Parts: sequence; C-alpha cells; structure tokens
Amino acid sequence: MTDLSVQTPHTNAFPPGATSLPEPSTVSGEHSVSIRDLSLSFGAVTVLEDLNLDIHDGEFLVLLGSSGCGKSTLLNCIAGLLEPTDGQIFIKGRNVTWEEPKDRGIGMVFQSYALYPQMTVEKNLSFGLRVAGLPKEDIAKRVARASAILQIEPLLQRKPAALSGGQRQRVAIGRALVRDVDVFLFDEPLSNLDAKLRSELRVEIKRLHQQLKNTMIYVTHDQIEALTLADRIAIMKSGVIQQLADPVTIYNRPKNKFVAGFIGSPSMNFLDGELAEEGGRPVFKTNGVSFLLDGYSASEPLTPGRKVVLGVRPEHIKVDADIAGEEIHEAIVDIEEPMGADNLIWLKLAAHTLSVRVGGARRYAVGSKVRLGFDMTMASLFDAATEERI
Ligand SMILES: Nc1ncnc2c1ncn2[C@@H]1O[C@H](COP(=O)(O)OP(=O)(O)OP(=O)(O)O)[C@@H](O)[C@H]1O
Repeated sequence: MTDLSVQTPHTNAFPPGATSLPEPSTVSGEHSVSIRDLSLSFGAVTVLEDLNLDIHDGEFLVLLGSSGCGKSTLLNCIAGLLEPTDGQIFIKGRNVTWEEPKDRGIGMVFQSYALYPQMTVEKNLSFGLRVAGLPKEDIAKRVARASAILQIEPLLQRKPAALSGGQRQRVAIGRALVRDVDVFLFDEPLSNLDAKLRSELRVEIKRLHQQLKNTMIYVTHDQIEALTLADRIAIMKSGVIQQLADPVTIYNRPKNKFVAGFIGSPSMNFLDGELAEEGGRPVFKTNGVSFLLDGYSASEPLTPGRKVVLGVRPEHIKVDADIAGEEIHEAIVDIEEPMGADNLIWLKLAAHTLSVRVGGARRYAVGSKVRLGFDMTMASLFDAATEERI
C-alpha cells in the first residue's frame, strides 16, 4: 500500500503552477481508462516512469507485481489520490489528470475496509450519497440494489464490529457499488481475509464483474487472483509493465524470465546453457545433457553458441507413460510432495533439480529412476544476457 500521508490529494483543477490544462493526447473512445507517459517520483525516488496503458471498456485488468513495484501508486494516480509528476490520465476519453477523486467516476475498494464503526451497514452504504444530497428514494433504491447483488440484506442494521472480515469487505464493495461509477478500483481487497474466505470472495468479485460489466482495475500480488480474475494482466517490476496480456499468454508465452518466474507455482524450471546443433536439428545443451528443441516456436533463428536459459513448467515435463516425443532422459526422484489432486516430484537430472507435476494418484519412491520427456512446444527460451524470450 502506498503511504498517502506524504502526498496531498488534489485540490486544483490544473497542474501545480499551470494556468491551463496541458495539451491533451489523443485517446480512443473505446478505452475506459488511458494512461499516457505517466511518471511519478517521491523526491529522488522514481516509482513510475513514462508508463502507458489502455484499459478497454468493461475490461477486468489486474495489476500484478511484488511488493513495492508501484502498482498501488499507479492505482492511486488513477483514483486521484496521488498527483503524477508527469503524464496524463483519461477516463472515458476525458482528461481527469487534475480532477478531484470524487469527480472522476471511480469507486475504490481498499484492503482495509475503512467502514465507519459507529454507523450501521445501511448508513455506511448510503453515507456518500447522503453527503452528495441525493433524494431519499434514490438512495434507498441504490442501497437495496447493491445489498441484493452482494447478498448483505440481512446485515443492513448491523454495525461493522458485528460483521466478519468477508462481510465487511462486501460492505466496502457495496459502498463503491451504490455510487454507480464507470470504473471500479480495487487495491488488494482480499489480502486481509483468510484463505477460504479469499477464494469465496474472489468468485463473488468475478460474478460481480460478469453481472455489472464495468471496467475493473484490480491490484494484487497474488498470482492466483490475477490468473483467475483478469481479462488481461499487467505484470509490473520496478514501476515498469513487463507484459500486458491475457492470463493464458502470460502463463504460456512469458515475455521475459522475470514474468516466467513470477507466474506459476512451483516456479518454472530454469536451466542455464547454450544453443547447439546436432544432426541439423537445434538443441539446448547444459552440463553434458542435451535437449532437442523440436517443436519450439522461436521468433528468431536459434543460432548455435548463443547463451540461453531454458524454461519448462513442471506440468510440461512428461514422465514415463506420458512421454510423447522420441527423446528420453533419466532422472532420480529426490523428494515427493503429494498435494491431493497433484503430486509434485523433485528430480535430479545431471546437475539439475527439476520439479515435475504428475497426477495425484501416481506415487514415486525416493531414489527411484524415472524417464522424462520435455514438451518443447510449451517451453520458453530466454537470452541469458537480456532475459528476453527468444
Ligand atoms: N509517500 C511515499 N513517499 C516515498 N516513497 C513512497 C511513498 N509511497 C510509496 N513509496 C515507494 O514507492 C514504491 C512503490 O510503492 P507502492 O505502494 O506503489 O508499491 P506496491 O507495488 O503497491 O506494493 P505493495 O504490494 O506493498 O502495496 C515503493 O518503493 C515505496 O516505498
């Protein structure tokens, strides 16, 4: 979470020191939110630099990254809680860069529910609308609709202290819902909940999006939330978007080694080595073992001698009867981790330790030999120096 205490929210309609709005960039009307060349520094620390992002109308976009990568900072800039140092933000084609949060047509749900403890759920839901001076009947209608959608009608007369964490977060979502906004912003809304509640509420947020079809921008460091909720994931590192794509593409065709290692649990297996050629076919060589790269779809020639990293996910190494290709390697079982539906086995292959996922019913004795086949159609090759996908 960004510490907002250092920055003050907007009070001006214009950038500090300016008497008019900067020249607007052009943005397409089909984008719900557009970020143009956005930079933000806290003193000497640059958190975001020249960031560009277009979020489609009705899209569920997840900003994913480890702690401190700048995802909350980006969300808070969209919300108007932080002033960018440079760049522009458009919501529904309108330049909102210097607008007050309340005028941007956004609703925000935080990790801490931020409910008023002395007010009932109903009053918490209606508070913003009452302050805005909406007619009573309109307020009642909106509260009734939001509480029906979120199934919190039986809780309307309770105070937050008498609610569970999951119920409190539902009320917090309800508060954004009653405002009838264009864009919902979520900042790690589930991270204070226990694992079971988290997965339940995750499904509810997904259902909510399917029902409302609003644009939703959702910050998380949880890859499962990102993979399950997102239409597209923007995966961030040090304030820079590393890849922006749908979850399947991010998982199967990671743009660089960072993305490949960040997504997937257990992590992708990485082997350092170099490209070579055997009998006219490209191979990957590492510590005396070589792997045929048959089926690998490269966007550039696989030049022998190039130092590379081979990345293979645990489920793309086939064991014994599942092997389809001609090439077979032998490995020794080091550790077995049965996980119910799956069984994760850690294997020693030459100097490498590999994790391999097999069905939960298949068991392997520690020390036993297994035969492996690598599915190179699903593998990733990265340049050793740039770590970019080949
Ligand atoms: N008010 C501030 N003053 C100075 N530095 C700040 C301030 N707020 C945030 N930062 C720094 O900006 C960087 C990005 O913070 P941000 O909260 O956006 O990260 P995050 O990816 O959302 O992390 P988390 O998941 O922990 O919330 C961090 O290095 C943080 O220390």
